[in-house]
Amino acid sequence: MPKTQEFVVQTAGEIWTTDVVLAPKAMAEVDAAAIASGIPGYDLMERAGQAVAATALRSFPEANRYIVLCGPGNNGGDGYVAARELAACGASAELYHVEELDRLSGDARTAFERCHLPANPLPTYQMQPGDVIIDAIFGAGLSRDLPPELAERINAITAAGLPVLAVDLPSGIDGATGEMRGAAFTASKTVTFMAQKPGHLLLPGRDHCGSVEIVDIGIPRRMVEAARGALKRNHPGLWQADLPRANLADHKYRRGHVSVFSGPFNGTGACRLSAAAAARSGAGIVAVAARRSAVAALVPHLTSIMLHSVDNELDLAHYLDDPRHQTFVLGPGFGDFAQARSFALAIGHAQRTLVLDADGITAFKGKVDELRDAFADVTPRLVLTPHEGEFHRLFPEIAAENAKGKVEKTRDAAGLLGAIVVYKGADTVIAAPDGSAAINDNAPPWLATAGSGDVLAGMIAGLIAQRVPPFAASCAAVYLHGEAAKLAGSPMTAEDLLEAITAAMASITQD
Ligand SMILES: NC(=O)C1=CN([C@@H]2O[C@H](COP(=O)(O)OP(=O)(O)OC[C@H]3O[C@@H](n4cnc5c(N)ncnc54)[C@H](O)[C@@H]3O)[C@@H](O)[C@H]2O)[C@@H](O)CC1
Ligand SMILES: [K+]
Repeated sequence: MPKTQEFVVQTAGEIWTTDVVLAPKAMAEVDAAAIASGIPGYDLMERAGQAVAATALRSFPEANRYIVLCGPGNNGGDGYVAARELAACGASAELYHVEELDRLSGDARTAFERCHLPANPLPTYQMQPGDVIIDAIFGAGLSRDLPPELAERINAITAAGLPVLAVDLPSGIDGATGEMRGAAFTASKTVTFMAQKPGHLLLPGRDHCGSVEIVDIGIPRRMVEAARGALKRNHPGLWQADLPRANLADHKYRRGHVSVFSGPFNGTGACRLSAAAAARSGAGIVAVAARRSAVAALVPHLTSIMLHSVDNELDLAHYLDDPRHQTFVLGPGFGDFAQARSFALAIGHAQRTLVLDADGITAFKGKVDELRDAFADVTPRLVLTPHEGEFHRLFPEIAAENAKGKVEKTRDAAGLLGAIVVYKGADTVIAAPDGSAAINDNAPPWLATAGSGDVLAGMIAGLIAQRVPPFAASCAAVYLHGEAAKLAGSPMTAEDLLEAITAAMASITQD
């Protein structure tokens, strides 16, 4: 089950914004730029290793022995510094290396030479209760699957239940994608440097990190900021200023109009969840557009939400004649794929905005080009909210690119379609055609419940109707959806989630 992470920035007591996410390649470029500016690389390693030792002493004071496992690169170098510091503090620290020591070079060799503790080959390590593992085997430089004997060793330590403090990343987790390369430690805590990496936020990596501490090791922050790029951790600072403010002069049409298409007579629940979510997100008017056969099923269940009969393409054309009808949700429980396609394309050709979910996504299997052409525009007017199965169905080639992680895949899909893509999951990624992307990490496990996707689609539309730009609206809705689930608690139904939207929004907009 995904654990909730806590992020702590340690920097001489100063709190730094924590939304910078750098892929390992970008981080290596920042390291190189810092070194080129005159900061010795070894000084960075010293501060990294010292921070690891300090966290080990603070977080695992009960340890009988700190067992420091060192790899052949700079991650191992951090481990040698940490072991030396722990020993200098009077703690019991033992060193084990995974590769021949003569492979060590550069700063890592210097760190090894300055650490006068004996280093033994990893296979000689005998586990004992009271051991705390400091994992400095691989960090950002992991480039392939772990060798089988190392994978076995990691699995044995995991099975023994010894606590693990990971340096930079748990060894075996790919920092760029969050994927596991053969095996990986499951850490109670991870100490990383200057910025989070995608692997701390994306699954399964996130579940292997425990709580993450981000340590300032003396690289000028302006260099980190300059490398920040278009990938962020999703948090209110990204979109809070875009959220609508309550305005006494507002009337209902100024707060926007959302139309949600209903499914057939026996499938109206999903559209009602979306419609209610749009209303709770602040849309001024919300309507359900239903086929004639479903109207009777909807009448007893709608109060403040309006009901229109839209049976076919001609009805929809009339409906689109009203310029107030600007924002649409299509897909939840919709059923009829052919009609889903023709309705979605008509909305696109009429220059309206659409949140396409569930059946609406599946309906375009093999027909992505039609969707892209209908919504082609300078600013995106289409938001797609696929879960993993729907993503594979619509973008089979992108999904099959195993070397790419969820962020790249979502970005590729957004670029291909010219749309905002919200690739759902416990690690939802939101991406825009211009490359902007955010990784969301606040969803509690119980959010994976029936109807929760319908609620999200409605929330996105509700915010877009209030003129929140689609990328910001999608990031905000995904985050608020997670916050609402946390407020609703577990067990939770989609109705409970709806109820909690108001409080979730209030917690963000009150200041
Ligand atoms: N100046 C810097 O660049 C700094 C780097 N730091 C540390 O350095 C780390 C990155 O160092 P490196 O780039 O040397 O990378 P790593 O130390 O993560 O690993 C690279 C080494 O592991 C080998 N390797 C990769 N995957 C393997 C696999 N599956 N099986 C066996 N061997 C494998 C590579 O051939 C290479 O020798 C960071 O994670 C961080 O801990 C910190 O010391 C701060 C400063
Ligand atoms: K590590």
